[in-house]
Amino acid sequence: MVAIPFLLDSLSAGVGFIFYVAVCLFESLRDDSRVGKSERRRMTDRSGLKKRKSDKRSWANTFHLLGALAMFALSIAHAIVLAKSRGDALELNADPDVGSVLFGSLIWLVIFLSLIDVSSGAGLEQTVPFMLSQRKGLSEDKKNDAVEETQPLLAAEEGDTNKTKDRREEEDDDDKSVISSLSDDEGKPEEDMTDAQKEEKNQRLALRDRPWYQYIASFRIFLPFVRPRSFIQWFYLSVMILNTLVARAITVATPLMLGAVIDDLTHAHNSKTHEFAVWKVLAYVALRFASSSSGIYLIKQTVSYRLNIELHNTLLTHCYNHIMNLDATFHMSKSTPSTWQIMDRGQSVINLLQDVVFDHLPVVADLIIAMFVVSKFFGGYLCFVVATTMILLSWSNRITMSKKTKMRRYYVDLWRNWYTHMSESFMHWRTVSEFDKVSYEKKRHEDKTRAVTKINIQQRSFSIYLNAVQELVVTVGFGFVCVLAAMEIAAGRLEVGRFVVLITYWGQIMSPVTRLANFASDIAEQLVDAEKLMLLLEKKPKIVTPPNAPLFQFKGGAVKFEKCSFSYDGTRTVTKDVSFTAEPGQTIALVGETGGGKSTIFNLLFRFYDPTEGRVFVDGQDISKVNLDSYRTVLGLVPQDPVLFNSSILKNVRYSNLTATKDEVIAACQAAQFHDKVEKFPKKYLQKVGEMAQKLSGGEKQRLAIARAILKKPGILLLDEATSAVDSVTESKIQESLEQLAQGRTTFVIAHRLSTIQGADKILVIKGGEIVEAGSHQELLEHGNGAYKELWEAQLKLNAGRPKEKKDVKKSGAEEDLISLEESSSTSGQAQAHDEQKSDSASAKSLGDAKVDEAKDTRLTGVLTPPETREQSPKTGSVVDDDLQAVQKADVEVEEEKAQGEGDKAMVSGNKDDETSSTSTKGTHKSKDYGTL
Ligand SMILES: Nc1ncnc2c1ncn2[C@@H]1O[C@H](COP(=O)(O)OP(=O)(O)OP(=O)(O)O)[C@@H](O)[C@H]1O
Repeated sequence: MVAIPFLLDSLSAGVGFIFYVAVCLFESLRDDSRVGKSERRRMTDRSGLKKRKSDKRSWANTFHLLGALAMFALSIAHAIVLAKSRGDALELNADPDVGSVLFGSLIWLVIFLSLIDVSSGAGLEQTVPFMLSQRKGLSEDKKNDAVEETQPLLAAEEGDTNKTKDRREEEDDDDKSVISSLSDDEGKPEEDMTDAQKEEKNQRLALRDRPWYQYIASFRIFLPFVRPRSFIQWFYLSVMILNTLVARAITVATPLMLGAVIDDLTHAHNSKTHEFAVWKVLAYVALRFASSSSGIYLIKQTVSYRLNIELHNTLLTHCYNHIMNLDATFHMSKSTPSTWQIMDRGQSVINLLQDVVFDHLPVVADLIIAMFVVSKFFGGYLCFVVATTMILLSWSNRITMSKKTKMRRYYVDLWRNWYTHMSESFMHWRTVSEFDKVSYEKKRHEDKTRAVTKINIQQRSFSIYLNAVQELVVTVGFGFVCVLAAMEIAAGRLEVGRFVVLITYWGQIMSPVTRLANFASDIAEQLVDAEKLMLLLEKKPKIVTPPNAPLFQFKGGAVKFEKCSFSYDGTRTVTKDVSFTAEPGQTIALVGETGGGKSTIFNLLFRFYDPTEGRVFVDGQDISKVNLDSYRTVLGLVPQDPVLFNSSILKNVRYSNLTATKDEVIAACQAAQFHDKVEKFPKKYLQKVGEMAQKLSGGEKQRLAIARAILKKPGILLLDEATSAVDSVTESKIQESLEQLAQGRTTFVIAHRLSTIQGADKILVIKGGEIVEAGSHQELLEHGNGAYKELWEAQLKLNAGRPKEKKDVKKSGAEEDLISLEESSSTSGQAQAHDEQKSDSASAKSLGDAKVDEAKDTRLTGVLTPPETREQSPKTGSVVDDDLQAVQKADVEVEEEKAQGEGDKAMVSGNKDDETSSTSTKGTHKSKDYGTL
């Protein structure tokens, strides 16, 4: 009999340990990347809700699991046999030998539990082989990553026979592209991704692939935002810490005081005097009061709320500043609703850190204290039952964390999909309606809502069932504790009061443990929510002002591009070896095929991007080496499609110069031929422009943008099809203002209508990202290699052809003819031009259409004849100048005639000033004519 405990002792201690180490080593040597692989595979199952074949338990793992279970059983058996051999097995102050064997068995229990769910993340058991494999096989892992991650993350598992393959792929791609963590491209195959997207995806997956301790450590990026920064924040924090400490003391003291009261009352009841200590009862009541929500929790809640708001504000401000500092690559690739969501949801990290510090850690402290008290007052066996129950509950918490994290990720992705769809449908309601897709969008919304609801129900169900299991564990443990305590009291080894203390402690230990299960689920959710914000905050802007960079010194605006090449996505070179110079005050025009790279040159000049090769100098200073803000103040852009804030016209114009007075704003608007329009709005300059400036026509937006540029008085002016959306009459008026604005300023003009830039000092013809020709209008026509001439002739032919076609549909009236005139000279901004024309020519449409048509056709027929068929103008020596002047004259005369016919003075701006200005335009547009055809 003596040999049995010895045998069991040896087995459970020595042999067991050796067995465990051997299996660990064997596991790590046998498959050095087992954990890494299975983790990565699980990442591809983005929902985490389905088990894959690859996640099946290996035979070694099963062996390991059963081994740990056997060792646990062996240890328990050993303790029982040992206790029996030592006498009374139920004595609470257990034999130290029995105690050590009993508590030693808990190690095996922990190992066993950590092996039960192989897919619940790297636990103690998996961490050892994982770390070994990390050292050995980093390079191999990378290879595996590359292979495995090229697979789409949402592989279509169920075939839908009703859909064609293409259609299904399209729809899958749509969903995948929206369901993502940070970018819109998680679901794309890698070959379709840009370098930046690949990098971002890899970062995201790498984050999820980190072992839990590294994963948690990644959140340290948020630590600076939970650090108090002001006196008041320090004060709040101190109160919170003090409060937490006092709460712990109350938690320990309350059951002990209750026990003391009960013991006292029992004695009083049994004694003759029936005296008892009233202070003890009052002290117990005071402790209960202190721990209630009118006591210290009131202070805690009041202070924590304020601290929480302060920290939230700090983080929000930091996020805003960080996002605003990010470069164009980020802003061009992100959808705005998605960035909002990331910022909004990521704020939960503040709650997380506060919860952990002031709720979860104190709960753990409570547990440790309670364990200590239980073992002191009730002995080892009860402590063992409590410890076992806690281990089981902690294990269920770990499972909860793991499952909930996956569910939450999936939920967040689906929610994001739903949210993006909803906000886009609202924002693009007009497009949806124009294509009669309201019911289609409703159906999509319904599907997405259903998907979100489904995962929501799954999450809730999981929580409910898990709570039920936890309650069961707690109740079984409670049963053991009660029986053991009752036996001790019956044996006369314990006071009755101790039983009450035990029950109270049990509640006090277990309610935090069960609360920890909910915390685990909250933590999982908050971590997932904060993941994306963390990645966002880890992003570094690529376009930055170098440290100690000097301020930009403006010296006239000499611009030099030196062999600049650039690619947006790292794969397709958009600008190749571009070199040119612009002297101060010169006008440089960029013309060429659409998509050729003209706007990209503007982007490089603005330093939205840095060239991948080459450099840009302005006034002899490398723009990548000077202070960016000081440099951008000298640039003024009039974009093709200006973006306005949903604010008043006054504020929008003033945006370029915040210190400008209202008179200066009005003067700028007058110069941009916008003032008369504004005066017609009900609230004039205080009129709001609406979301995405929907209340303004394309032409009005452009005029507002011109007014902005005029108000800014930039050193270098960039005009990107600045007047493409305004009618000819207005354009001719704006031209004069632009001309004045361009005087003495280096001006860059992008134009599709070549006639608008014929007065430029230098014309750069861009093709496929390269400058294929450069020179003045005359030089290019007479001595160029043909690229410009080809463009010019093509436009003249187009101009000559269109009006004739339109003749056949003359019934559409003056409006159509005006539009056709615009279309003939512009391939872009057509829709906006249409809007503009529509509003400006509303009265023309109703009156005197036939007269106007006739007048216009007569003039155009003579004007738009190809150059080779006509004689050169003796005045200019250029066919093209004659064309231009004739076309412009035709336009202005048409408008004048139209105004006469209608008597509508508003349409042609009816006032004499305008007429004078348009007449003067005719004479002046030759030199710098980038606003007029
Ligand atoms: N943010 C971006 N990311 C990726 N590619 C871009 C981006 N902006 C433009 N491109 C691509 O770069 C090329 C050049 O575009 P760019 O806007 O410079 O042409 P463009 O000559 O100004 O055209 P257009 O005359 O039609 O305005 C195009 O093929 C376009 O698709």
